[in-house]
Amino acid sequence: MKTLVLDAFSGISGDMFLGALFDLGLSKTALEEQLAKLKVTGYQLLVDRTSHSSIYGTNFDVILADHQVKDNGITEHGHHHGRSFATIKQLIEASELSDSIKQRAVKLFQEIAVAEAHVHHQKVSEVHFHEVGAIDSIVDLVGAAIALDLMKIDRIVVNNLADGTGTIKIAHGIVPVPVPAVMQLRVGTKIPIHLRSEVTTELITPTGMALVKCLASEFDTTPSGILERTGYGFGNREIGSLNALRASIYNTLLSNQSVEQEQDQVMLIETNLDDVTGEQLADGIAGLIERGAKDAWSEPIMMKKGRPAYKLCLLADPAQRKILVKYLFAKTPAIGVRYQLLKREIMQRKVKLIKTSYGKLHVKQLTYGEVTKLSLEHQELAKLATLNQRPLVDLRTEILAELQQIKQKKGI
Ligand SMILES: O=C([S-])c1cc(C(=O)S)c[n+]([C@@H]2O[C@H](COP(=O)(O)O)[C@@H](O)[C@H]2O)c1
Ligand code: NI
Repeated sequence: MKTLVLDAFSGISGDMFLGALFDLGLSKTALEEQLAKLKVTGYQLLVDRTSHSSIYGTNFDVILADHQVKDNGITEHGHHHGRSFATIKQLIEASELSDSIKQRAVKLFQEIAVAEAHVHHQKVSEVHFHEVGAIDSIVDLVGAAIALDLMKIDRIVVNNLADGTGTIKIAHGIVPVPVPAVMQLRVGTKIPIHLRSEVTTELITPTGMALVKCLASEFDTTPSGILERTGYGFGNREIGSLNALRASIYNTLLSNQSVEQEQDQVMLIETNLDDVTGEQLADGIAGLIERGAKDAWSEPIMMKKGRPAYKLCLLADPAQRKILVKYLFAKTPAIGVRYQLLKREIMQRKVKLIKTSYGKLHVKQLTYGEVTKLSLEHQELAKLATLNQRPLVDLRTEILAELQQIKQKKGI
């Protein structure tokens, strides 16, 4: 499970987002190959690793060709006057990008279109993107959807989201900061934004706000797991302090990597719910696991007054108790929880990335005295089963057999 944490202390724009992902190792060639599926030409990606305030990070920009830009037979001369939301949606949907990338990219444009339609009193399908519709915005938004897919990001958390204050001049004239499209994108959300009074310019662009609104599942929290990498995507405006989006990747699969002791302590947290819906229960369990619970499940119970109900249970590192209890109170009807510290006997565990003839996957080697066994990650196995077009059960048996051979020949 990979969580991308965006530390947006100087806001966010499309360029800052991609710059930060390049700084984390996103491949320019892989992004270009995917973007080529849009059949839009006349631009180049500028990815420049450089320093600001002695901090190294990446400047990202989309450089447009001066005279002619062609996409799907449409030719523009000199200036890039934009397109309607309907045209951009068509362009994305007609491409050979994967369905999940298309859906994410269209959703991002749609959010901006809905906000712009409201601000300018237009129909959504007729929203004519000006700056937003230029090629660089298509590259920023579709590029963001592609990049998250390439980097296999499962979850995004946004921390310290900040905007400036004052006014700026845009194509519409002089507008207040946060700019009208950003304010409209915030409507109906509780996304926390801190306004920096000492910065009298725009820090969050409509593209940046759409990325936050559509992609972030949580705000102002630090995920459990190992911090694998951190990087910076620079902003263009001079703001008197570091103008960068910091992006970090936390890996919760790797956090389980090595367990050397055979006993430890684990916290069991439980709550009885007689008014929870099936959807809330399933989402709650998934959310607890995403936030670092070692396991989470529900048990059918009978409560007072003959009420059929559920007990929602989870096991977690005791240090995670506050975060997980807060989540239970926020996302389920729970108004009280019980917890107890339990002793556990556990198998010692080593996780290694192993190359098999079906592809690479993480293998857990488990030992307890003389007892040993291997365990595979179900999600990785499911992906390999799809890739190799093999039934999952058969693939598990075949991979385990191959791993035994590798173990006998050279050890794992
Ligand atoms: O082009 C339009 S309609 C536009 C609207 C607004 C409103 O807030 S309304 C703001 N802007 C400004 O354009 C630049 C580029 O924004 P991107 O999201 O395309 O990076 C930025 O300064 C916006 O505030 C444009
Ligand atoms: Ni506008």
